[in-house]
Amino acid sequence: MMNSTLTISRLTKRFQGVSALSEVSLSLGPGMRVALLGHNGAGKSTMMKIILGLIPFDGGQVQVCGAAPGSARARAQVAYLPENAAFHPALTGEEQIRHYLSLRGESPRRASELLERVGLGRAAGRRIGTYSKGMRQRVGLAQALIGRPGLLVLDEPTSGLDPVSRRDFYALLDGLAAEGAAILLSSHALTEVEARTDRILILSQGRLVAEGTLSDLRRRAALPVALIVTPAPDAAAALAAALPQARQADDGTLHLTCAQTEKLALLAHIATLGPQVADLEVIPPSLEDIYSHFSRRDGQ
Ligand SMILES: Nc1ncnc2c1ncn2[C@@H]1O[C@H](COP(=O)(O)OP(=O)(O)OP(=O)(O)O)[C@@H](O)[C@H]1O
Repeated sequence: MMNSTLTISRLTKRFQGVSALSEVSLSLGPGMRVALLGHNGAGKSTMMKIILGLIPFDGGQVQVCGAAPGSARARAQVAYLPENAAFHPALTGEEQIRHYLSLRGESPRRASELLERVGLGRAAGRRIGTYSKGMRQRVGLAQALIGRPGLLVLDEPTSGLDPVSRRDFYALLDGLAAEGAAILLSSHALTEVEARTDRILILSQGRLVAEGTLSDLRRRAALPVALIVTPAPDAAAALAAALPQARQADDGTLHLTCAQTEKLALLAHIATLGPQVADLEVIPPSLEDIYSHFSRRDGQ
């Protein structure tokens, strides 16, 4: 495919007869942020290892920046951040990044600029042993940025980070994507990828069972929409009678569900109840609901 940073076509991988990936196809263009979701054992790490050229595959094709995975050309373009990036605790952030720059044949002087970029400018002179987990992940990201990679492969990059560190981390990724880097990240934190990625891929038992934007997946899953209606003071009984299908919660609100296709008709009906309604909330299916819909295991 033209202008594709990563192209995977009908990729198959078996481990001693166990099928880890079956006929997986996908493509990632420059600047795309893609989340790879799946249960434990779904095949996410296997796919990342194949993209990085660390393990061979049995069938299909993989092109990384136009080259074979693991080739010198592909390696020069791909950066990888493992889930728990480990560094020498006695080195400072600056020393560690200078070291990696020298290994890659680049000027160690770029270390400060890279650390500044990931928000570690002020901590650059401190030993990594004193860094928080979020700061260590940033050192990992600074390392991944060496050589301006076209593709970033991030294995659960935000696991163990607090909400503010997560937000900062995604803001950094947004900046990199805006500069043209394609980003493939795996995550179990569904609600955060919901807002921070362009496309979602769901792997289940080695098969790509869903792919698209969240609204694509939402439409395809066709899960029910929930509505919460708050009665006006003294109107609870009348409202409950007008909405017999609703369940009354302990706080007095009325909870309803309906198919996507019936939503507008139900809203129109509630609108006719006028002053009996104090408030109305429409809650679309969450990414968790959509994820479980697509990744149901056999027999569940
Ligand atoms: N080296 C190996 N030898 C044998 N089987 C393997 C090997 N590596 C992975 N597998 C199997 O391949 C399947 C996919 O594993 P993989 O590690 O890719 O899943 P994952 O989606 O990354 O899971 P997790 O979320 O737990 O990291 C699993 O059934 C796993 O047991």
